Amino acid sequence: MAASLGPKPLVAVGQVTSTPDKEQNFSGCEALVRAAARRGACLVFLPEGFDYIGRDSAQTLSLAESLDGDLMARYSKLARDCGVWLSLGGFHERRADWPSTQRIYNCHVLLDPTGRLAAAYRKTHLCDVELEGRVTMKESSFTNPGTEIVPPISTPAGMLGLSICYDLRFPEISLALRHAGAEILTYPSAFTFPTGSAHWEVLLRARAIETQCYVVAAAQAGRNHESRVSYGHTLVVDPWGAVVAQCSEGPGLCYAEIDLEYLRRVRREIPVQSHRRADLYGTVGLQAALSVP
Ligand SMILES: O=C(O)CNC(=O)[C@H](CS)NC(=O)CCC(=O)C(=O)O
Repeated sequence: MAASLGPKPLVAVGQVTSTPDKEQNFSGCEALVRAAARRGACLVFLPEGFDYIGRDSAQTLSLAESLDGDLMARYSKLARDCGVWLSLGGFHERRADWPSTQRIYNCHVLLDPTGRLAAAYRKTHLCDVELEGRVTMKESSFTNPGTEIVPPISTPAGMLGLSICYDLRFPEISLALRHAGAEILTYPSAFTFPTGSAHWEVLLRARAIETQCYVVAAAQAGRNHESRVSYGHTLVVDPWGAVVAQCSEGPGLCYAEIDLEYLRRVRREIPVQSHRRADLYGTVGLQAALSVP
């Protein structure tokens, strides 16, 4: 097939340590995107909270912008300057309901190389979790849940399905995206240390094996502020479940080639999609609120 003749598309995955300082965060992310573009990546991924990680929910709310604000304008120009697609996972977004709800959305923004908004997915599973004496997260106290799954978007690397962080724990959304044609699933994240060390890689590899998709997971890493440390371990998994790229500690990039011929072979060899027993447990994901191409 023609697709196998050309060079395989290269994607870059960024790991950052966002702080409450938006200016400093933008400079760091900009440097990563420019470096990735110089290496020839067509699509660059940044993690949840790439814009900032606030010290508390009051600060998180006060720093939020809308999609037509200054920060997105700068990222749009960056995408255009570099000629790359940008997956910006977890932008703290103020929408029209801000005055009435005083809550934001956790928005995964996809920009195309002209800087246009190709898609926006708003996190549907909010992270309300309490590990006694270790971690307390109550995302729903400052965030409104998204109301829809976004159909996969065609990019030069493949059909890209958007999720965010805690969504990773729900195989239903990954199956829904797979049914809708996804070839790459992406989970920009800011995992905690205790949950990350126990669950992160296992969940990402499971999602890749179950869906036979590439899984790309850009992560926050290290100390975001006085009272918060993120797990890191940015990685890429192939459709067989192998970790094919990984970041080490601290800010940086890792790269992976996306081989859709290989993906098709894995799907041919183990055709799980056609072995499902919908008669026994329903068709998880098939009735999902998105259009199947
Ligand atoms: O709040 C922000 O500014 C950015 N968003 C986050 O950090 C979110 C919500 S608190 N974190 C997670 O979902 C962690 C999930 C996790 O660690 C797990 O599922 O184990």
